[in-house]
Amino acid sequence: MRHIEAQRIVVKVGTSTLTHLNGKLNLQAIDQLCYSLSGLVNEGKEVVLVSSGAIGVGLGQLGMSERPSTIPEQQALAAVGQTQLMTVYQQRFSVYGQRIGQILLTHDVMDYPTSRQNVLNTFETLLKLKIIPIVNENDTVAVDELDHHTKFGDNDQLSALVAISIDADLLIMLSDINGFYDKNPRKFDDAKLLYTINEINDETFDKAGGRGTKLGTGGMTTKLKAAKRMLNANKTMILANGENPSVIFKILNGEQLGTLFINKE
Ligand SMILES: Nc1ncnc2c1ncn2[C@@H]1O[C@H](COP(=O)(O)OP(=O)(O)O)[C@@H](O)[C@H]1O
Ligand SMILES: N[C@@H](CCC(=O)OP(=O)(O)O)C(=O)O
Repeated sequence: MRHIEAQRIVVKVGTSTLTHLNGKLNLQAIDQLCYSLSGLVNEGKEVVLVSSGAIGVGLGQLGMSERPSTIPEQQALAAVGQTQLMTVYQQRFSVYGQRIGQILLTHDVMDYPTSRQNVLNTFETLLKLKIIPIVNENDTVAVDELDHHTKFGDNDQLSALVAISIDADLLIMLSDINGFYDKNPRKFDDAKLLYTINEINDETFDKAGGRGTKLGTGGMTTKLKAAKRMLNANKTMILANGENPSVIFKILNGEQLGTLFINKE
């Protein structure tokens, strides 16, 4: 058993958890996620959800099977998908009597002290009101140009940044895989799950491969970058399979699931 004491928790879900391979919403996973997070709030915990899926859901909405190559097309898809995603969250959370609020972020907002403080004030106020903030990158405005970097690039690192900024006790990252393996398990049958990681160095990054599905973005590399940020801030992260998001209860009950990233005492 692992002892995990966490009052303020950030949960990150990837596109691969929220959508089926055919582009349709994975309603079972979304429902279980909403049920689990509402349950945690009822237990008195403070919960923030970082949810990907805008582009993936937009693709499904418009009946497209491939992510388009141009930025404006991707941004248009995100605009469509984000509203659909929030509509579904609103519906499912309301079944459990849980209120939600949307926070869309860009890098510059978190870099600039005044806007950063405004965002943090919003988080604190929502959490005090027992509302779950649902965070995504503001994909329709985020760009990555020579002199204008507003993009986080991936929600794995965004979730770590949020967890650190609001001083969360734990980041639970839900993906389409049981945790971090010593090599990419989609390629190697003998890959072994690593239960605990205390340090992330070049050797650790060498074990990480790319994304699993065509809708995921960063693969294991961005999850390790997120974990490294967390360890540098002396914070804890767990990477686990989000196939059944109620796994969150098991994790918090101390069951040894997924990979725990934690600094040595
Ligand atoms: N060492 C590794 N351990 C686990 N998964 C790995 C590893 N290397 C590469 N991967 C891939 O990373 C994928 C998860 O990342 P990604 O597809 O971006 O998911 P998400 O949508 O949840 O962010 C896994 O499905 C797997 O194919
Ligand atoms: N902001 C993007 C998410 C990008 C992203 O990091 O996706 P994922 O690898 O599925 O967590 C979207 O909502 O589509």
